[in-house]
Amino acid sequence: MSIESLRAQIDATDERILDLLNERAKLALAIGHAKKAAASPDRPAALMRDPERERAVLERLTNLAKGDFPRDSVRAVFREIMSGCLSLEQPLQVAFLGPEGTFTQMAARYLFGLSAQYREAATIEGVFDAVRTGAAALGVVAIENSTEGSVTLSADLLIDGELSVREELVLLIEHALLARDKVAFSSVQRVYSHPQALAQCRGWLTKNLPTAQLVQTASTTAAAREALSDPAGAAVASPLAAEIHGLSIVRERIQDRKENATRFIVLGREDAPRTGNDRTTLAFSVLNERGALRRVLSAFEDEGVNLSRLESRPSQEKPWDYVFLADLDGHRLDPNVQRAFENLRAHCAMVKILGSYARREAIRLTAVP
Ligand SMILES: O=C(O)C(=O)C[C@]1(C(=O)O)C=C[C@@H](O)C=C1
Repeated sequence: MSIESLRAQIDATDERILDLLNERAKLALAIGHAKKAAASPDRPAALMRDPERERAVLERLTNLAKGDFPRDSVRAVFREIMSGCLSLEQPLQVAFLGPEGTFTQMAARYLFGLSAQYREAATIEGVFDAVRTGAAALGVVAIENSTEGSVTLSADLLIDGELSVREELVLLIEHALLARDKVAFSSVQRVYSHPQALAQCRGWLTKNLPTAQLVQTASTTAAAREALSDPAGAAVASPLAAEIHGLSIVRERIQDRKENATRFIVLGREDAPRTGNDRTTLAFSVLNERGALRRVLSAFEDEGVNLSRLESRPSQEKPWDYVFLADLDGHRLDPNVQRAFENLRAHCAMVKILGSYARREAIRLTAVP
């Protein structure tokens, strides 16, 4: 068959897809109206978005994807379809820690698609403030990195604030070497990046660019900007930064530890319903007496609740007082978790549940979302 006639068939197929998209948009709009009608003053339809439904739709369709169309692309396409459908009714406002091109933006785009309205915040406090004041419905910040540990500012603002963790996303972070053109290594004299990104690629840089000067920048995005104006410069940043700044990817996956993951959380004004495979984040402070922490840990153990993370943060109220930040497997509405909390309260000066949300596996982004 000729290319012309194959293209004619593609055109006809595209038109059918478009018709189906319009049909789908009408259905999504009808759901939006039904949600508005069901809203009450104490439960405003602030979040028309239903992350659990989106997740179920994406999971169902990627499992169904057995044809020639790539599975990852099925997810990406339907992510955008839902993002577009949602924006018809009420564009979702999402705050994220900028600048553009950072891994946080990649996480946000993966979760919410291109039709969400993104508000770039200059600081982690800015993200929390945007959600607290209602300027954004949701906010995305990093909470921990598998190499560097906790993002302490996010942890402290979460402990002391009134926002909840609504979702999590663990991204396997991959760094790339970016430059203005696909330059030869020998012509790179300076490599720009954020100190953490440089540290995560130190071995690779020493081996492949032993004579290049390493120049620290405030963010990987700032590094990309430097590389753009320096013909003998390159940046360590995400592939997304290459797209945003019009840089070429000289080499992908240059981080020394292949399993370098960052965990992001989505902040909201309420947490998520139970799915059966959930995680709960909480803060507590123990009484200053012998065995207090052990009794707290027993409260979880007695109910068969697994703690997946426990770290202590200095209390904001009194020097040398500590608050523990913990993640546990289960939802705050699970009966054993509820019993563990009751027990916990008997042994703690303070217990604060910071949100229950669906657990997610770590993912590697194979394409810029
Ligand atoms: O099912 C819903 O609740 C919808 O609003 C429809 C829809 C979709 O496009 O499939 C859109 C937004 C929601 O976040 C989830 C799903």
